[in-house]
Amino acid sequence: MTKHRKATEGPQTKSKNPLPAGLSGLPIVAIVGRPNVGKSTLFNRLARRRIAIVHDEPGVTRDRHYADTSAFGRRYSLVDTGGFDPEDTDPMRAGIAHHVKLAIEEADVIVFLTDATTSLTNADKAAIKLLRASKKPVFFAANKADSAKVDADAFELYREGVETVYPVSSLHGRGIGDLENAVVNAFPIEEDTEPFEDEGLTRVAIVGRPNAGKSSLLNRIVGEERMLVSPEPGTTRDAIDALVERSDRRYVFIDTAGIRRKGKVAKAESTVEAVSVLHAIRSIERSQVAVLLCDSSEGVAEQDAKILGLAEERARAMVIALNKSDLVGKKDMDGVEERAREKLAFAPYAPVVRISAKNGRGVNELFATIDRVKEAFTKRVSTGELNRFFASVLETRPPPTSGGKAPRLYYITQAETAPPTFVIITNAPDAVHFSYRRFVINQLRKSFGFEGVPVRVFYKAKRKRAKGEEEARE
Ligand SMILES: Nc1nc2c(ncn2[C@@H]2O[C@H](COP(=O)(O)OP(=O)(O)OP(=O)(O)O)[C@@H](O)[C@H]2O)c(=O)[nH]1
Ligand SMILES: Nc1nc2c(ncn2[C@@H]2O[C@H](COP(=O)(O)OP(=O)(O)OP(=O)(O)O)[C@@H](O)[C@H]2O)c(=O)[nH]1
Repeated sequence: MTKHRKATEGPQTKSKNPLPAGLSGLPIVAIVGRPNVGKSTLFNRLARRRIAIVHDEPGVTRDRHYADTSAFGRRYSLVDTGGFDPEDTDPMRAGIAHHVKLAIEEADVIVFLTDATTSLTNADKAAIKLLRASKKPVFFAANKADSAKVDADAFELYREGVETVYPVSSLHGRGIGDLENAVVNAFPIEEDTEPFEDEGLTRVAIVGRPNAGKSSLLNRIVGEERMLVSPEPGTTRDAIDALVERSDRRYVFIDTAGIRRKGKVAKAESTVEAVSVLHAIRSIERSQVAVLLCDSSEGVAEQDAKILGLAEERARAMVIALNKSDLVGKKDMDGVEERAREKLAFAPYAPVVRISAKNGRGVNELFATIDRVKEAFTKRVSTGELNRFFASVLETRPPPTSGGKAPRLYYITQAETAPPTFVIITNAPDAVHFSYRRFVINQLRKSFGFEGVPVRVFYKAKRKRAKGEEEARE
């Protein structure tokens, strides 16, 4: 077990606000299938939630869904690649083959879903052929097998050469455990390696919407000849990372292949978006610093917020880079930045840098900013310093009473770095009001900085003394 993975096992696991998984990448599981076979229902079942709209009309899953979930103690990122758009008349894009290829390229494990209550279509058969030829682990699940009676129909898949069929009922949960078990057992073996052993190394993910300028920026930063590419050990993915040395510092730009791999898939709007989010998920997972690259000439949009949100959820250090500043006048850039701040208001602490991948302006500042947020990400505040700070916070604003009693806050420690995680010991964790929690985080930022970094504070009850134990001094 690595140091970072332990972050999920500490006192904070009991919190309603659990830490993300370890900083090494979560395996990605993609669900693929024709419209209406029940992909959303399966997604919700595996993600253990019920928020996606489930509908009888084919093609309802317009938006893609992403969720981190787990089964049998293994965590993974689940992706519903969505049905293909039946209204799309371009046979290349409308074909299921296209989505299947996408999943084969981007996911670690694929679940191909069919509807056991209807015969296999030609599209199903074409997809099965493709999937069987791929090297990725694929599980064939026949959905809507609500009872054993339907299983016989599910076995139609065997005629297509499928080795194992999982009859499942996403609606009722039948057969889901077997499927989950097979899926998590197909994950690459977790290597007991420390991804950030090299303290001097900064792992950076450049993420953003299609056309934001990610490959232009990489080419500027990396430069073909100085690029040392190495497949990351311990991943089965074809992730190619680029090692960059700059003013005595070393950076790894993560999964540059994912950015450079262009034109391989036909560019249906929805698919391009899916690729960008998939790429973002998998590279953020392996990063310390996520750089959200935005197109200033287009303005910051909902999709940018979604991508930055992925980094925020995973508690990575963040930088917002407004690219193509050369296309926008200085005065207009002020407006672009202002609107970016509004759209990305959930991360007001993330620094904004204006750059141009085309002419190189701002790239030095981008590096300086990456250095600063990385430092904040891994910063450790001494317990002495923390508690002097804490005493003054308590003095200026003690926690408000809740139900007639004020919770007592005893002391604070920094439990983890990367991301900075603090634990406050109290007699009544539940009595600490939300607004007070936010106040404490803001005060921590005020005193110690943490630019670009989500700060986590957990409230933990004082441990009850066992019989005969000396009263612990606090
Ligand atoms: N009987 C039965 N019905 C199911 C099951 N799973 C899904 N359904 C139904 O099948 C229909 C389609 O389910 P969805 O989950 O929306 O299908 P989808 O594949 O996401 O569809 P698109 O959004 O069109 O891509 C809904 O009416 C579901 O209630 C199941 O296990 N058994
Ligand atoms: N004027 C200007 N154009 C830029 C800049 N950065 C990128 N571009 C252009 O924007 C377009 C998209 O750039 P890419 O680097 O291919 O963008 P990307 O984010 O890698 O795109 P995807 O591969 O689709 O995700 C290209 O035509 C670039 O030449 C910039 O700073 N200024």
